[in-house]
Amino acid sequence: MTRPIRFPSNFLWGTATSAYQIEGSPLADGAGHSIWTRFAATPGRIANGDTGDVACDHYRRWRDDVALMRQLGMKAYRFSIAWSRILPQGTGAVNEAGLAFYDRLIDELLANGIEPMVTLYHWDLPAALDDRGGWLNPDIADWFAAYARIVFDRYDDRVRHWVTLNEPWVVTDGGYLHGTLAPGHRNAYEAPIASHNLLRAHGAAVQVYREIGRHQIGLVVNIEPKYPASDAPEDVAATRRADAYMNRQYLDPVFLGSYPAELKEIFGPAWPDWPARDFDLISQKLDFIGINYYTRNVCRHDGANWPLQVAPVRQPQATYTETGWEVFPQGLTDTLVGFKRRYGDMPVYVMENGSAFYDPPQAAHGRVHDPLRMDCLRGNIAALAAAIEQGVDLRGYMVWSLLDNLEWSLGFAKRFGIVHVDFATQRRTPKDSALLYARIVASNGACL
Ligand SMILES: N#[N+]C[C@@H]1[C@@H](O)[C@H](O)[C@@H](O)[C@@H]2O[C@H]12
Repeated sequence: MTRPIRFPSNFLWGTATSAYQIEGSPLADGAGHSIWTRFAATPGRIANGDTGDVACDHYRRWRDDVALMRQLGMKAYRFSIAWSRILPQGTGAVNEAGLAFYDRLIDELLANGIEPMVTLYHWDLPAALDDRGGWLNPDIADWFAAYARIVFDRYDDRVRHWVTLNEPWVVTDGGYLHGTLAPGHRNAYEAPIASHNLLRAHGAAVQVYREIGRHQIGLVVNIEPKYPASDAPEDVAATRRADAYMNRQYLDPVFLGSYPAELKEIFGPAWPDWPARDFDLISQKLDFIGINYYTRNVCRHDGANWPLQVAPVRQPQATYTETGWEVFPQGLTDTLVGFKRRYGDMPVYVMENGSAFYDPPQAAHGRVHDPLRMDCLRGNIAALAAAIEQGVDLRGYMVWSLLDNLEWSLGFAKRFGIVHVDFATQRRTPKDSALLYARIVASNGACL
């Protein structure tokens, strides 16, 4: 790119986290169990027996962590509210101590000039609701809407960007199809039902927001662009199935009012006939879309690979992260431009983007050198600029993640943070990537 990179003057540069991954103290002050406190307590579910019982101890260190964001010059901070801190049983009695914790966090962020961006649901369903069927029970749309109403009432005077759900695809694929995430089900008949109810709940929460909200609300989806390994018809068809299952399964019903036809092909008899009224609920108008981008996938047909019949093709010359993801910044540009082409022009935030690499032990002078993460960051920022140049209405970018944290079933070993966390001492140390990001933010994207 020859011309200097140009970002809008009010571009929201920030970082992202989620409650169960960083807070710790999941049952403190009246909070209830979630499906993740249960999952973590089940032997073998999380690597190395790691749990979110302490995590980054953010529930107690929140003020210092906000000071760290201020020190880095962050403009925004995306975090999630733990439903079971607010409603320990998922419905019914409200836990004032839980509401008060997020009051303090939001007020501290605002006092430090940092815009809070709040996610209502980042995977930690109250366990009591899972006992009532969880995302398989159609009533969950009402349960989620009631929770949303409580949170909107409490914080909408200070929070101007709301997200209903984080990555419904991961909730479904990990939690109900492959069983790798809480609640750990492996059932092709359950997965479409959970996915559909997630989208119904999203729509119900947006309806509530339109009644009482004053600002903006959106959905966050993970998008992984799919590229055929060859122009052979079976590879092209496999790529189309993969894109429909992971990407269009969520964006099409929300923005186009129907599911991609490929899903019936993929799930066969496990794919229900959904009532038309559900799509009126699901396709509530949004103020923005949030996109999480990490990598792309090069696809080939593989008849043995249930249920998609797709296999990934590794790219021999590419760099891969510790989570096995190809570093491919062009995919971020393609994703953002592709969204605009298929769904139209609307405000877009990249709500997560980052990389896990093994970080060497801290150097003697307390620095953490992470050149590979820095290279990823530079490449992805340049990819954002390319998307803006192609007319994408990009409003902000959140690095995943502020802190090294609990990478769900992978435990603490996979470090995505731009700030190193010594989990034995809870000491935070900004990595070289954090110092680079601080320069990028201070120069509004000019300094790469
Ligand atoms: N894996 N990985 C890193 C990151 C995960 O830590 C977030 O919680 C998810 O929203 C999304 O999957 C992305």
